[in-house]
Amino acid sequence: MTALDVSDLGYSYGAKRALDGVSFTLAPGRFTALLGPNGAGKTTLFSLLTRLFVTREGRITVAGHDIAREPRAALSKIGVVFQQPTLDLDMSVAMNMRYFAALHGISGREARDRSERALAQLGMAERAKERVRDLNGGHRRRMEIARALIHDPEVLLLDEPTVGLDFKSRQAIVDHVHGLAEAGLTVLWATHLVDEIRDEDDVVVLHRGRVLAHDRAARLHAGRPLADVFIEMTGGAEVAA
Ligand SMILES: Nc1ncnc2c1ncn2[C@@H]1O[C@H](COP(=O)(O)OP(=O)(O)OP(=O)(O)O)[C@@H](O)[C@H]1O
Repeated sequence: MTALDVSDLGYSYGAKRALDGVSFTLAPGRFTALLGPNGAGKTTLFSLLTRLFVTREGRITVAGHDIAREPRAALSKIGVVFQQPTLDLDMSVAMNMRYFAALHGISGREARDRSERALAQLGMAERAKERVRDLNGGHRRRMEIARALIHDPEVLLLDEPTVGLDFKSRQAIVDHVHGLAEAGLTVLWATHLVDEIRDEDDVVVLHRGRVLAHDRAARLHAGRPLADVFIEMTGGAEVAA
């Protein structure tokens, strides 16, 4: 079974066509970068994948569940980290985790165990008692990723999760999330930064609402700088190295 299947998806904001005939399939346990310059349609796609938006054009299936026909079952298999942080700064890390667990109907000992496990996966176990306000930007993001894992999803969606972070914090997050994929999680990582992509990753190139390519990164760049290949593909649209 595929982890995520997107088939012929379309979406418009009034006359503005944001997504057009978008199709791709993610196999379980793969790290896939959704690479596109600003305005490519990444956030619109994430809004459809998380059912913030609905569309009549096309189909989304998560772990075999059609998101339009079985939204609860499909969404229970998805963990999501949005571009804008959504943490309560005055609660501790552990309280944030438990609050989020409660939203998924998980409480008591199970919530505590899951919280500890998820924080450990992101190298955040020793920060459980700290107030989120006292964490640096990188640790806040890692906490949000841990929080997205609390209900044990099969697919993790991250929309430009390293925006605004320094290089070291970005690298730590990129490493942790690759580790999650190696442990079996299916990851879709939206970015416009090619240095976050490894040769063994899959890449979906999105530009002006259309998929231009879907392949292993090493095959796409064929030994050339990845940034050059994307600039060529997107006709000079800006892609950061
Ligand atoms: N609410 C809206 N109304 C009209 N057009 C919109 C709206 N939101 C997005 N768009 C347009 O739809 C297209 C896709 O936008 P989207 O935000 O999905 O791209 P993106 O790849 O996430 O870009 P970014 O990296 O800048 O967030 C863009 O041309 C954008 O201007």
